[in-house]
Order: sequence, then structure tokens, then C-alpha cells
Amino acid sequence: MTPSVTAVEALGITKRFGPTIALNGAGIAITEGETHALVGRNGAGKSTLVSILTGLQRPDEGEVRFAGEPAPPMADRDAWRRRVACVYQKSTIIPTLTVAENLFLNRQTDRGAISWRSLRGRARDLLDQYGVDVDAGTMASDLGVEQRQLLEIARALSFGARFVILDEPTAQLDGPAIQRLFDRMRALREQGVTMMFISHHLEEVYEICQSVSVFRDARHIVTSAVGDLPHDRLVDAMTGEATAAYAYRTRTADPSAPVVLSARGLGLAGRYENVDLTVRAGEIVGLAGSGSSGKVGLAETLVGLHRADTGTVTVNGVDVRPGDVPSALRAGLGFVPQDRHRQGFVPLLSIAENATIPIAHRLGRYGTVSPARRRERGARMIERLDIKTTGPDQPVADLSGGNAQKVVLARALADDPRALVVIDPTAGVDVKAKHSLLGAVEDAAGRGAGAVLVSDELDDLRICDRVLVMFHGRIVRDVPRGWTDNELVAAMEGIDP
Ligand SMILES: Nc1ncnc2c1ncn2[C@@H]1O[C@H](COP(=O)(O)OP(=O)(O)OP(=O)(O)O)[C@@H](O)[C@H]1O
Repeated sequence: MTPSVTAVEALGITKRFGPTIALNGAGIAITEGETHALVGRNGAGKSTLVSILTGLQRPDEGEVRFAGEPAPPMADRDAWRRRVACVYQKSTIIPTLTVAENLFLNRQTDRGAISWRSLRGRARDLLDQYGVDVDAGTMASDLGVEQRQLLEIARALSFGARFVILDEPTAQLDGPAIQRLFDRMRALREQGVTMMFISHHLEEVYEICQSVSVFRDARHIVTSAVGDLPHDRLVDAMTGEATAAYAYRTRTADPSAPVVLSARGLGLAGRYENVDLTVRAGEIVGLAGSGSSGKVGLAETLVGLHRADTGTVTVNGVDVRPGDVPSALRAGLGFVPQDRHRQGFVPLLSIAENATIPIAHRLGRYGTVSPARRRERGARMIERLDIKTTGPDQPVADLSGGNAQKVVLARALADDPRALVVIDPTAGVDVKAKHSLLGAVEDAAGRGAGAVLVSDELDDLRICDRVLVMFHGRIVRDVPRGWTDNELVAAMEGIDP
């Protein structure tokens, strides 16, 4: 038997950001050739560890070692790139450049002047080597999420690293794309590549990883072979307490309640067609389907982000002007967008400011907002949605990904909306925080809001009174509460019952 070699080690890492201690003497050791999961609640310190393992941040204390050797100096970026590659939560692909340009960004001058023709040739070779089926001349903006991610993996590996960090790579992929990513990860593992995998979907940890480390409140709690740590004990290690499953409410939608959101004959070329939709007060309607089903495009049209080619949208009895988001918000709509980094919040403003943008006019007289009242509202939202923060004045940019997501939902709920459109509300959110987000949507419905909830997560969809399943741009099924997992997944994949 060959002795196991530690490919990567972080020892006694402490990292502070002002008053926040993001890592507190935490460590991890990853054996060569294994796929090792790192899990923990939002704000546990996972991304901070990633930035330290990739040499982007210097720890206040502790050290990183690769194959027993000390990490290279911070400034030697090439040396870091040869040791560790990272595919981040947020794409680092530049949409306005071609695939080839993205692959060789910052590297074109390796061999003197740039030759665009040879660059394309080299890009083609690299794409072939990693089995990525895209044309080197394609604009990156024309790639789908899955292709962009494959491009990132190929680019990361092309620097020669044998250790790859995948930070929530499945968050934006649909079921079949996740399986294709896992096939690729298994193939990399067979080639001896070591991987660290971060995900809030614990079933994925059991499917693709051999071992798992749990962080909680900036500390390392446990490392174990996945087979030795059953699901409930893993969740307990993350939360520090026995955690019960989410208790779904028993709600009965009133079929005579007023309609708060409706669409008639809605169509957008290439995305979806001929959609009719009615949501009543107190009702939660799910929209499910694969990545190409058109569900996100439809939801974004309901809030006015797209101008439909045909049809009309009504919010709370008011016809919303196509492509006019402010008019939809004025009519009483709350919205959680898919791309929260771009559309969800203003990073430099505080939690309290972001969460109260829609109600600023109600918190003060003569156009001025009372800071005390704003802070009080912010504090209430922090409490209700379980946001891990130093307080309502902290800028949202300083929050962990999952906690920023909660601020986006807080903002959507601030004005007691009559209609809610929420896209992937629990993406990037830990198991326990998921309960507070789903609870907040159920509470809003309890107060009489009607909601459209777009998600592929069966756990999210279970709060819905019915789920509309989309396939190739059309609503193909209207499934009432009480479905089985298999039934819904089959419908989403276009398999007839
Ligand atoms: N640049 C920063 N300035 C201030 N605080 C920060 C900064 N970066 C991270 N933090 C804080 O450090 C803590 C750990 O954050 P980190 O992003 O590592 O968490 P995480 O485990 O990756 O969470 P998530 O699952 O939500 O992505 C959080 O409390 C966060 O607010």
C-alpha cells in the first residue's frame, strides 16, 4: 500500500477583518488524489480559507503548505497558479472577450508579441485536451453557465496545477449539468487531481467526495470520511445543535382570493411562448424546469426586466408597462433576482440601507430618512432572517455570499408586497438559513401576498400550492401540492408520466 501524501495543508489559520474574526486557528489537510468537501453555515469562513489557499489573502497567523513545502511568496502569482487552481462562485470569464482571449488573458506575451492566430490554435488545443466542446472564436457572452464553467476549469488546469478548488460550482447548474460536472470531476480524480469541493447541497458531498471537513464560527470542527459521518450528524456539526427538518406549513389557498399577479399570452422569442399565469393572494406558485426551460426569462418578464414580444402582465390589478421595473415595484411587487451580485444590492451601502430601499419614503419626513428608524428596521430583518453580521451598519459587500442573499430577500419583503417574484431564493444558502428564507416567503403568503417562486430545488418547491413545470419555453404541467420527487423531476426533464 502506498502511504497517503498530504497534497495541501492549512495549519492554525487566523484571519481578521476589523472586528470580525473570519478564521480562528482553523486548518484543513487534504490527501493527494481525494475530493474533499468543505462545508459550513454561511459566514463560517469557507471563502476566506479559499482566498488564503489561493494566495489572494495573507493569514494573520498560520501557514499553508503544498506537498509538505511552504507556500510560495504572495507576490509570485505564477508559482501559486502552478500549485492551486480555483473555480470561483462568481465567474471570472470576461463576456466581451472571445473564448481564446479569455483562456490566454494575462498570458499572451509568454513568447513575445501576441499572435492572435496562434492564440486561437493554442486555445483549440487546450479545449480539446480538456474535452471542452466550444469554439475558440466564440464570444464568451454567448456561452451558457455550464460552458463558461468548463472554460474556467480548463483555464485553471492549464497552468499546471494538480489541486483544484471548486467553490459552489453546482449553484447555477441544473440537474443534468451537475451530473456532467461530476463525471468530469471523477475523470480528473482518476488522473490524480486533488480537489476541494464547496457546496451547500449536502447530498452532493456524499455523491462526489471521499472526505469532508466542517467549519463552524471560524473554527474547524471535524474531518471525516463521508461514509463515517451520516447526514444528520453532518448537519449537527455545521449548526452546533440538533437541527430538525423544515416544518412546512399547512396552508390552503383560497380559490376566490383576488388575483395579484397575472400574465396573458406572454411570449419572448427564443425564451418562452404563449404563457398564461394567475397567482392569487395567499398563493405560492412554483416555476420549475431545466436551465433551458424558459422559467427565469418568464419570471424576469413578470417583474419588467424584459420586454415581452406578445402578451400582458398585471400586478395587483395594474397593467405593468413592458420592460418597466419601477412601474411593477410601484404596483406592489417584491423581487429577488437571480444575479444578486448585479441586481440584488448596492454593495457599499449598509445592510439597513439596502434592506429599506423600497420603504425609504416611509421612514422619514420630507424626503429624509431617519437613521435610527432605518437601523431599527435593519436590526429586525437581521433577526428575522438570521443574518450573520456585526450589525445593521455593516456594508453588504463585507458579508459572506449567503448572508448577502438574505439581505436581497429582506429588501424584497420590506414593503409588504402584494406580489412576490423570487428566483432561486436559497441558492448559496446553508441548511438552516434555508429554513428562515422559506419561512419568510410562507409568512408573506400568510399575510396575503401571492408569490411566484422559481427554483429547481425540490425543498423550495415543497412550500408551493402548485408547481408549473416548463419545458422548452412552454408550461407543460400544473402539479398540485403532494407530488413525489420522481414525479416532479420526470416532468422537469420532459419525461411523460
Ligand atoms: N472583506 C471582508 N471584510 C469584512 N468582513 C469580511 C470580509 N470577508 C469576509 N468577512 C467576514 O468573514 C466571515 C466569514 O466569511 P466567508 O465569506 O469566509 O464565509 P463563507 O463560509 O464562505 O460563507 P458563505 O457560505 O455564505 O459563502 C463573515 O462573517 C464575513 O462577514
